[in-house]
Amino acid sequence: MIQFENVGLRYGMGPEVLRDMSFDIPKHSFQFLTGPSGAGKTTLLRLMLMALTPTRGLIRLFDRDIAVIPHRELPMLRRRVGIVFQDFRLLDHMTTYENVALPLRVRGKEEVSYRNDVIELLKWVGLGERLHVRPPVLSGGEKQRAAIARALIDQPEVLLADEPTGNVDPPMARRILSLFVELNRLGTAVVIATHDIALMDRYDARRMILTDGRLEIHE
Ligand SMILES: Nc1ncnc2c1ncn2[C@@H]1O[C@H](COP(=O)(O)OP(=O)(O)OP(=O)(O)O)[C@@H](O)[C@H]1O
Repeated sequence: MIQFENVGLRYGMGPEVLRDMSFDIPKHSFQFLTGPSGAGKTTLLRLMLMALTPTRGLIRLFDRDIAVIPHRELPMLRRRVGIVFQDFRLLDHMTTYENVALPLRVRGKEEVSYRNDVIELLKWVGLGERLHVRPPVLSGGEKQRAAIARALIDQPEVLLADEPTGNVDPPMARRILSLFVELNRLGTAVVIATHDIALMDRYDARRMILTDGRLEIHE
């Protein structure tokens, strides 16, 4: 689903932040991406999302070499990837409901076709009472759950989540994780970047560990 072959990345003229990355994110798989702060987790997720171009090596997304994908096809491919950003990136002038519905609206879907799905999903992440408020009045954990709902609403084939439990207490972190596990059971491949060792220890999942720009994988 996502393949890296000898990928390296440097920002500008700086040192190589990631070196010799070779790995595969298989269909339906579930993995944690971990490593110390500054190890390159966000950078690696941005490469997977095609938000960054590698300095060297080959990246394939859905069996396509990303270096030669025509520009006009990028939005369609990106739509198959759900992403939860570390800083949420919700739109402050829209309600929670509108933020989550946005990917579907952008695709030209009629509201009657998705209204119930959006409400159901928001209830599922515990935001059933917060549908009509705007992000500035949501707590950090609520924003995080709204961002997760937005990433899930279009049923992505792969979900990339950057510290999705960074702003919530341990019970909510476990709830969010069980949401990802359920999503994975339904077929979505999941990659979760996290520092939270206690949370990872609760799951017998693959671990991708970044240290000093190199990757080690524990199956
Ligand atoms: N836009 C940028 N320009 C230059 N250097 C950058 C840029 N973004 C990240 N870096 C550097 O790349 C390295 C990896 O950063 P990255 O944010 O990917 O790490 P991380 O593992 O996600 O960290 P954290 O756990 O703190 O979020 C760091 O040394 C960082 O300073």
